[in-house]
Amino acid sequence: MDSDLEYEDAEPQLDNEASPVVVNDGSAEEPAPASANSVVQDSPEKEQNAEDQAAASEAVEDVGAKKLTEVENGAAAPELVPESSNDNNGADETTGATEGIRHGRQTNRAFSLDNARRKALILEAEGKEDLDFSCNILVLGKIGVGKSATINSIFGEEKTRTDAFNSATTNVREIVGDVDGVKIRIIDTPGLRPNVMDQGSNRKVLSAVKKFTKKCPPDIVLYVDRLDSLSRDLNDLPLLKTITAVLGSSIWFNAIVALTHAASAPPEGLNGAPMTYEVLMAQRSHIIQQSIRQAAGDMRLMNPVALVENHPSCRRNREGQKVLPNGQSWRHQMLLLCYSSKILSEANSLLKLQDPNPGKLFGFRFRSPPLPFLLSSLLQSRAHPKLSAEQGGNEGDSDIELDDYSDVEQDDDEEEYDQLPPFKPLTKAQLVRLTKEQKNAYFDEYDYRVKLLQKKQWKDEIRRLKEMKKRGKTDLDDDYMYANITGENDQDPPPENVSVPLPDMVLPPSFDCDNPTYRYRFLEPTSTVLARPVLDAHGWDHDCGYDGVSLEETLAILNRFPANVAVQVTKDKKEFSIHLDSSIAAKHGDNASSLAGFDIQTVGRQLAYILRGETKIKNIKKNKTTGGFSVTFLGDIVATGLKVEDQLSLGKRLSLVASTGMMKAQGDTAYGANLEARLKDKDYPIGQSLSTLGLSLMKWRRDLALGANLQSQFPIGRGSKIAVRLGLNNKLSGQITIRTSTSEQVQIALLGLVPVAASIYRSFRPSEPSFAY
Ligand SMILES: Nc1nc2c(ncn2[C@@H]2O[C@H](COP(=O)(O)OP(=O)(O)OP(=O)(O)O)[C@@H](O)[C@H]2O)c(=O)[nH]1
Repeated sequence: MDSDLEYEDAEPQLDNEASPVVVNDGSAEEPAPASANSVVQDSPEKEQNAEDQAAASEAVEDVGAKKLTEVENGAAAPELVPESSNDNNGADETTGATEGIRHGRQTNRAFSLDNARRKALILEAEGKEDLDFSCNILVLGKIGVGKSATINSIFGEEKTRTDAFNSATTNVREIVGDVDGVKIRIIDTPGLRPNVMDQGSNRKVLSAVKKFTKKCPPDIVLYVDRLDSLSRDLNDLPLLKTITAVLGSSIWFNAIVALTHAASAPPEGLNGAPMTYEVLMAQRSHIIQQSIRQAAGDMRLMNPVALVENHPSCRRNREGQKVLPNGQSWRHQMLLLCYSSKILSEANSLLKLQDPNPGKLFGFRFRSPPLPFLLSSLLQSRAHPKLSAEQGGNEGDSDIELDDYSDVEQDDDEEEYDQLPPFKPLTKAQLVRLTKEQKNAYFDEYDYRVKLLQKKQWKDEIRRLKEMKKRGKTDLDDDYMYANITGENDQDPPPENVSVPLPDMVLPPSFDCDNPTYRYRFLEPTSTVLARPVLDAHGWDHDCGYDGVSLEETLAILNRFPANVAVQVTKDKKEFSIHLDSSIAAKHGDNASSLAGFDIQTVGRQLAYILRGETKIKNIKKNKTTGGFSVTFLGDIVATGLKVEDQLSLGKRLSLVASTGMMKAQGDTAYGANLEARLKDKDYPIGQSLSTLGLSLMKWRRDLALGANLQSQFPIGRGSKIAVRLGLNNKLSGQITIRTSTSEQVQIALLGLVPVAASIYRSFRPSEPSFAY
């Protein structure tokens, strides 16, 4: 291993996906699943951890070698006479080794226990100076699990009383002794109770433990439980949470789980047959480790597990040491684990790793702010909130965009619909009697007229809004009321806000009668707050899948400033996430508007608080320029970002949006740029065809992510539509999706049977090459 540890320069890899918008879940620990719209960032922490752990292992090899052998060989002094000499004492050696790692002096050497033992034998045979190594161990655990018995086993003599029926340890006490030349100080504690109701008394015990540990801080925490208790769920979580609440979550960073009764016959499993030893051990270890992770609130913790058997008639090896059913001497292994953990912890603090929790042992931390994720969210183009018609605004695109339709009045085909000859729709019975050509001609005429009517209605609406804008809403309303009263009303009444039922939820790809989507429909909301359940699309089969709720509200603050608040909260057994998006806008004359926003987002396991602001100015008729900034507070990290965006309309159909920006935190900077071109139907939104091409570029540290994304939807014939989506990135991975929907061609729906038929065929002929659908 090359131990040139430049922690600040850890180089996380950007893994790219084609995308105009670079998205990341922001977790520095858990990379987000890649999607067509995402650039996923590998965890810098993963690489860092591996490097740190390996580096620290080397420190242990050097420093711990001597003690490891003492433990392995009992107190017996080896007969070897050394050729080399080393006068360093333990502390100097620890410092030297760890300093060596820090300055990159370590050479490539594989860690091996044999090497360590050999080196330790030499050092011991020298025998000039003892290492003066000691270890303070705090023993915690439920009542009667074998804490005191384990302590007695460690010392090899009865140092503390055990009791099979009553609580044997009633107060916190210290037991000191010498184990194979190592000074061990153990803090024995009264047993804790797992019931929720007993947490008050646990708290008292733990407060006493806390007082004691202030005087004598433990190097290692031994959390004792029984291997043979058949608990499959997280029953002990209340107890573990109480321990965390009183002693702090750092108590778990140097904790080792000790499982007693390790030589007992495994109990019966759920199916009535006895479990195998390995299954039992894996199951118990997993449950306890998982509970500790939850209690500590750190899902990366992986506390080592040591097996213990205290029964006096436990099988022994030739050296007289108690052994487990697998033949291993558990006491040496457990002590080895304790000593190496302590040394590793010391090495860690000497290396001064960037660790917010000093002394943290089993999960080295390195937090790097997810700059690409923050930058991509800053670069997203945002529509400024508008006042709705009821709020005194002119509904829809009120501030600048209305002018985009300035040519509405000059359109030649404006009156086309009114000039059409009368048309009488045919009944079904009449339609049946038509020939195929007549039918086609009839439907062509019908579609043409529908399109012209929609166009006319849309233009009327635009004209009305422009009129309102010109004269002010109140004037218009007064005129309208006056006209009504005097009977001179020759205008259409302003269309009322038609309430539209909420669209149905996305249906799952295959039918499942348990899925609530098939059973419930949403009612139209009557209040201004729009509340909807959020479906988790990646849920389990037959799972309800609704783990979240989203709320949206549009407000007019002081009747002048339009504001939007949208919050989505998702919570399941394991995770909680919140996404709040709030903005308020203010107009400056006709050609500029500003927006201020406050967002809260779950990034990894932290909450990010984002303050942002931007101003949009319409500098020439078809061009809008936006300048914006954001300040993100993520734990103790503050990331600041800037962006510039330009929106340009080229004719009626083509629009371009280009944005560029940077995000900075802790001396680290990410740069990004997005370009989006949008080609609309001539009659958009009446005509539905729309194509979007997006390009994105993100540079962070030495990684460059480039993505391209093309989306296009267009109608074919009367009742069919095709949507194509294509994504590609600079690592040449991507995705193509083609979606066709039709209300006419049954034969297209039948194409869906092809994959089914193919998979049936494959199940009969497994040797045939397979195809991916
Ligand atoms: N067979 C077997 N029995 C054990 C083992 N460890 C402890 N025991 C027995 O379990 C009973 C309780 O052990 P203790 O050491 O008193 O348990 P404790 O956790 O210290 O109990 P409190 O101090 O009361 O909380 C005693 O009868 C021990 O002999 C083990 O590994 N195997």
